[in-house]
Amino acid sequence: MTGDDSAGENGGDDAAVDGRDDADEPPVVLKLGGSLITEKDRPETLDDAALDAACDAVADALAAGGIDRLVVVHGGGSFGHHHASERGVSTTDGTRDADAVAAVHGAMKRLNTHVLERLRERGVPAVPVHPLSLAARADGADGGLDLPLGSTATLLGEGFVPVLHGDGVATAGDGVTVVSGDELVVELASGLGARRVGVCSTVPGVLDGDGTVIAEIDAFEAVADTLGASDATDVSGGMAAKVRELLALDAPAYVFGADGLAPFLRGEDSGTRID
Ligand SMILES: Nc1ncnc2c1ncn2[C@@H]1O[C@H](COP(=O)(O)OP(=O)(O)OP(=O)(O)O)[C@@H](O)[C@H]1O
Ligand SMILES: C=C(C)CCOP(=O)(O)O
Repeated sequence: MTGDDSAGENGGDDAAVDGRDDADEPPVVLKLGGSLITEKDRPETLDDAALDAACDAVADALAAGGIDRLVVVHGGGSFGHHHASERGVSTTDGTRDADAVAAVHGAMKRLNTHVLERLRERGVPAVPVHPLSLAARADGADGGLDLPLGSTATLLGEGFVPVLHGDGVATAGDGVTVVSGDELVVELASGLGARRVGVCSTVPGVLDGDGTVIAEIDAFEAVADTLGASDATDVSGGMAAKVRELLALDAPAYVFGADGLAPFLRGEDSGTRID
């Protein structure tokens, strides 16, 4: 995975981890949006071409040696969101029905298994980290997210690529709510001291009112109207929340589409820079 011990040499089932000597290298955190890697309108359906292209880009970047440590997060797309909405579970509405929790978590684990397999096929030493088993909202659905990072940090130190995903999360007073991949990205980036953060989705960046990609955002007020003006309320709220949270990070963050993934992983500016 480093320049000398390329993950690209570890093909097929032989994805392996080499000795590490860069214990303090800050990681790159990358989110693969659920709307990118799945067909959002068809329950539990992958977008095979998009997922393959994204995994190719990750494998190529690790093999090229520009990134020593990488954490991947993926969203729910037509896996988690489908089951969550069927059961009435969201980031704010919890459930105490164990079958509902199993349905949402099970779907996310199936998607996670697909992502892991495709990364490992390309020699990326990807391993799962399931947030339901780790995280909590100890102060209820309106409170913050507590995400212990010991396992992710240790896996990184041992040369793995941890792959987390949107999931169910234990929530005091509300049973189990949904934790989004975006929330996980923010916790991981701040807790691990990420050097760069990338959010890869179906849009080429944060768009202004004319549909043009905004090159750089350094204050929420400057784009609040644009984000608020987007058509679907929940989705525009999602992009607004993404931007607001990414602005709060120390590390530069980028929002980009499929074509922006390879440039981002090469260390170039890509899509919209949020800093
Ligand atoms: N100003 C904006 N610029 C760009 N996208 C916007 C804007 N306002 C709203 N959006 C919407 O935000 C979406 C991207 O965020 P969304 O959270 O839906 O994607 P994702 O992270 O790929 O999916 P998932 O939540 O399943 O992981 C775009 O598809 C677009 O419809
Ligand atoms: C719906 C579930 C379980 C995951 C949501 O994660 P997101 O797609 O990143 O918002």
